[in-house]
Amino acid sequence: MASSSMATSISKALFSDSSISSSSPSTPRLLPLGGRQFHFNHKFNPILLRPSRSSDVFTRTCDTSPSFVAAAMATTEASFKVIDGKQTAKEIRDEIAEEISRMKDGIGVVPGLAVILVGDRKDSATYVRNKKKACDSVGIKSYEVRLPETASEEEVLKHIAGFNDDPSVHGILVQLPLPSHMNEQKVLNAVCIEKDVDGFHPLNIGRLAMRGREPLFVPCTPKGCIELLHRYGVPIKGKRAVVIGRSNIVGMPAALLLQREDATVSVVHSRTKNPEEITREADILIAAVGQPNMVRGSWIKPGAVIIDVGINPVEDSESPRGYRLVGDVCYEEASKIASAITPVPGGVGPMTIAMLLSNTLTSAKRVHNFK
Ligand SMILES: NC(=O)C1=CN([C@@H]2O[C@H](COP(=O)(O)OP(=O)(O)OC[C@H]3O[C@@H](n4cnc5c(N)ncnc54)[C@H](OP(=O)(O)O)[C@@H]3O)[C@@H](O)[C@H]2O)C=CC1
Ligand SMILES: Nc1nc(=O)c2c([nH]1)NC[C@@H]1CN(c3ccc(C(=O)N[C@@H](CCC(=O)O)C(=O)O)cc3)C=[N+]21
Repeated sequence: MASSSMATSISKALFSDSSISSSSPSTPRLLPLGGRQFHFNHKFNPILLRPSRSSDVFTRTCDTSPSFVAAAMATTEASFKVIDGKQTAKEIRDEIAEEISRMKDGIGVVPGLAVILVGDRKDSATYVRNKKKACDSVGIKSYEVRLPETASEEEVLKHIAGFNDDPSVHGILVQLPLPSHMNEQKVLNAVCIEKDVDGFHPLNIGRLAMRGREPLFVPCTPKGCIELLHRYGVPIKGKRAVVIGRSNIVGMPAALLLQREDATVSVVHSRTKNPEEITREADILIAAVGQPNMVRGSWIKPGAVIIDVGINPVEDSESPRGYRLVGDVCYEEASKIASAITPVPGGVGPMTIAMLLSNTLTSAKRVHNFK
């Protein structure tokens, strides 16, 4: 943070109990607007993540085409900004660590997060490891349950019930996807809503969708996307926003959040006709599809702000592991047309984890009535 007084005011805004903003003018915002403006960071250091199966590795690339280059003249390299999720997430973790030590000193309580991992998907194991590391870095106590792929649904439900009853656990996360023999809905419904730090419980999602209602938690990835827009001073009110993807965990809640911020929102999905045309209307684009480099330069309105949620492994013989991660947006093309974009990796991913820590802290503060 630039100064400790700024840090204090931001933590107050970030950790206030109204954890989401709404269209009501009297409701506090999730985040301060216009705090820090755009970054100029072209020295991004990519991090590799091993995919779970080699069949998960895509081969699609996006080479710059001549027709696109003409359109690219609208935005010069110099005016393009990288929205640095890795750095922003670090700043948020510092703010969270400060709040946690204030709470520990004040009432002797340390927030606790329980993570349940079923099966041996390598990517899930990596995310869970990263979550644990992040918890350690801010002073959240983490509890972990690892079950084999063959575990029964009852076993998972039993662990959830145990964590629901454990007062030292303030947040419960069941890593998705679950093995196919489990009923995901039933498992997610079992997490008590006061500990639903993923924000996946239908009650929390339902409240997110309703005007004048407040969820206890907002799903971490969409919350991280909006947080980035706020922290980079991107105005949302009255803007045209397009979300590509409508999944329960990213696309749908992202569209709801943008709407609560008074954007005019369109949702593009696999049955949408003319996705390119609709996407080109976006002042703000959130892409959460799972298709490497699907959004090309020609899909982008000059000057648009792009949040790329996609994390897709693609073959890359030059990288030591034979693949690298790319987003749903062709970064190279977008960087010549958009005004700002999140990189992959180092964009939304680290923000997802930072928001999980934030939700866990909010939960502990709420249950102990700690202001
Ligand atoms: N950075 C982070 O923290 C996170 C990143 N991710 C990444 O985000 C991406 C999306 O994840 P998730 O939402 O879980 O994925 P899902 O597969 O659950 O959803 C994908 C969505 O994209 C839509 N879609 C698929 N193909 C097309 C297409 N060709 N054109 C238009 N829409 C399409 C689908 O439409 P339909 O509904 O019609 O099927 C669906 O709504 C993935 O790459 C994932 O790895 C996910 C979570 C967190
Ligand atoms: N219950 C549940 N909640 C989730 O939030 C959830 C989930 N299940 N299942 C899987 C998806 C995916 N997800 C990511 C989190 C962090 C990165 C992340 O940190 N990515 C790094 C790269 C990898 C790394 O640095 O390790 C980056 O983009 O820079 C990515 C993806 C959360 N998800």
